Amino acid sequence: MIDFRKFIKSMSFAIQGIVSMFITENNARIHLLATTVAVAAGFYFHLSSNEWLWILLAIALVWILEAVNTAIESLVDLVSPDFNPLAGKAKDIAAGAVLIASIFAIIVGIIIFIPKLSL
Ligand SMILES: Nc1ncnc2c1ncn2[C@@H]1O[C@H](COP(=O)(O)OP(=O)(O)OP(=O)(O)O)[C@@H](O)[C@H]1O
Repeated sequence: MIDFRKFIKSMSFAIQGIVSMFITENNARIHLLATTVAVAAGFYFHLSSNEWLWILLAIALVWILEAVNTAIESLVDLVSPDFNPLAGKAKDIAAGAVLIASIFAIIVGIIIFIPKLSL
């Protein structure tokens, strides 16, 4: 049987996780600023449906990987509070995933917005 109360409780924990990410992570706040600018520019330039899909894909990828990166950082700090090269490697690779998504988002933004600026 489906337990909707349990589902709503899980959603509320997930939202708490996202809120705590904004409070503790400077990078998440930078992503929020970039998202706000991209969405505002999207409305200003009246993007097509296809253009919106690319922008939303880029935003979602960055957010998803930032959330996973933040979770990995917390777990690493929990299991390895002392210096350990493996802990550093885990954090650096997780941060690398965010960087890859961010570069993808910047390229999408350039491809979509630069031609509109020069018109
Ligand atoms: N326990 C550890 N052992 C070895 N190296 C670590 C450890 N913790 C952090 N580091 C190294 O220091 C870097 C910065 O760690 P930190 O925990 O500040 O992560 P961050 O990515 O800068 O996170 P934040 O977004 O919280 O600033 C890591 O990317 C990693 O290279």
